[in-house]
Amino acid sequence: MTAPTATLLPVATARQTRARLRAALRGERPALWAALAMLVLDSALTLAGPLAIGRITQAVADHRGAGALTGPVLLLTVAAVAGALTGWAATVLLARAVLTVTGRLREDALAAALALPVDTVEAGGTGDLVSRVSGDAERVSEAASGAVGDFAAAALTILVTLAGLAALDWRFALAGLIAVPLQAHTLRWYLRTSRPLYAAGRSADGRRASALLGAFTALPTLRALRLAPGRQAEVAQTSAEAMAYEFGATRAATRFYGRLNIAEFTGLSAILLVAWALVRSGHADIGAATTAALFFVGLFDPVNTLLGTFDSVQQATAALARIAGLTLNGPDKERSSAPGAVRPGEGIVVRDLRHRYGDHGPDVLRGIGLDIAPGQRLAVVGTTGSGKSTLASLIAGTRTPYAGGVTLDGVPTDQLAQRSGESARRIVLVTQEHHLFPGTVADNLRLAGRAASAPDVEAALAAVGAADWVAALPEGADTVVGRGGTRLTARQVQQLALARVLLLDPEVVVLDEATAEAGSDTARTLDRAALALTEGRTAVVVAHRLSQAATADVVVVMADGRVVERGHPDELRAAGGVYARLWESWTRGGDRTHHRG
Ligand SMILES: Nc1ncnc2c1ncn2[C@@H]1O[C@H](COP(=O)(O)OP(=O)(O)OP(=O)(O)O)[C@@H](O)[C@H]1O
Repeated sequence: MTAPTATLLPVATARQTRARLRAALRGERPALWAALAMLVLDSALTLAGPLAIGRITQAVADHRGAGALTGPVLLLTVAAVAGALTGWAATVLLARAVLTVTGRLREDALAAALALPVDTVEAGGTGDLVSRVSGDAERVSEAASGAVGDFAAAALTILVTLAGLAALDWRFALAGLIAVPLQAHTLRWYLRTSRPLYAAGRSADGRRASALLGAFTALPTLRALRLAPGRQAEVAQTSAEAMAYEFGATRAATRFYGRLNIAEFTGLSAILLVAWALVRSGHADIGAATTAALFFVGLFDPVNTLLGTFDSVQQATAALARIAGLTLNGPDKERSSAPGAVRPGEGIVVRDLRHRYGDHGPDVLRGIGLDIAPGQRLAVVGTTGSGKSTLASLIAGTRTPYAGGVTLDGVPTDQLAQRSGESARRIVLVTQEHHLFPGTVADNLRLAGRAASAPDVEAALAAVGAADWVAALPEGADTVVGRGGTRLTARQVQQLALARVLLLDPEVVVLDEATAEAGSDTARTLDRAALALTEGRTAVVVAHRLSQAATADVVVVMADGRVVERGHPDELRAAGGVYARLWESWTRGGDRTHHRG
């Protein structure tokens, strides 16, 4: 078995996992207590069977008539009916509470996954993330709906049965307890062996999912370059690792149950010996001895269930720790700027901002300082690879800086992005990577705000210059678009994305979109749409086309991860520096994308 390499998405500690579970349990405690009460009753009723059979045995031993059977048979009947009722009530109460709690855990995991910073996901691997919100969440749900109830029922049955044994004769209870040290030893051995196997197994699953997802995502390239066999080998290796852990865990479980059988044998032998001695010495009758032996045999299943559910509980705990880990934000949290005092009206402050991709990559931003006042429009220009997009994503807070920080009114923007609700939407990043979600044009816009009225949707479409073509669609804004519907052009998808942001109405918009060819109709339409979006709010625009910079309040020119010029676009043009040269070559025409390299 290959030693597992640490996954980069964090895993919660036991204490953090418990806190998460407690939070998910809110409001469900009364139902859980009621279920527990039903389980106690149910366990007590299971003792009726051995008691009745003991009485019947005694009646036969005493050569009593058939009338002696009435009592035991009545007891069996009443216990069977009552047991069915209490069992049903316990199952329903437990299921309701457990389904609610696991539902919450799943939702929280998904919300946390969607709020993860881009660089955390890139570092940890999308596959690991998918395996946490699907496989791990499934494991927790399964264990919670099966193991929790089984565990509680088994524990209570064991306690009630031991009390029953003691009520017959304390020596029966003592004989039964002989099995306990063996069982405890077996359990300790099992936990020690299987716990690391399960944790490593879940990580191996995550790596396998990562390898698979990586191969699927890169399929066209792998085919084109004939690299598929290499990736196949990687998938096969991660698969073999995951299987090796599964085998290890199964081997441990088989040995575990084998050792439990030895404990059962020892306990039952002790009970029979004690029964023989007590009956012989006249301290117990045949009926009581039969009941005691049946009580003990009745313990086999609950003991196996109790100890066996540790298995599922352990797997679920490992899975839960991985799910809870999603809310921790990992190593990036340490890097994130410390939250300072909230300073309303301060705007965006960028201080000594540095960034590198991966822990060992070169610095792509080398100490940037900027102040962007509320309502100001800042354009960022520079050659390809100078760090414009990196700066944009750090300002928007979708990435976490390697050093330094970006704050909006005193709050680090990478922390804003991880919050839910309105505060997360104070700042929005628009790139050219847009998804058209399955649904109508209006649905796609309402993703931003469910409550947006039809006139709001129309106004947003008009503002980005999309009103005409949307009106020309078969059913206007109610036309289904994207896969399975009307296909849209890249420009149209981009316009919908901009309209969506208009409905979101963020305080700050960071624009980094570069699909359009400069000078084209599309570029002009999108420039106008972007301008509409920046109207009345703070804006940072990565000017892939210099026309986007001309209307800015301030332009910063970047080169090699640094700001080399800053000022009003007209001043910079007059100053004859880098910006002026870029502007000159751009306006010479024919070479309007020159500044992008
Ligand atoms: N995800 C990434 N992983 C590793 N390196 C990256 C990543 N994204 C960008 N880089 C590198 O960081 C540097 C800055 O890239 P960035 O995209 O910020 O520049 P840019 O000025 O926006 O370029 P362009 O105009 O081509 O978009 C480049 O050297 C680039 O190769």
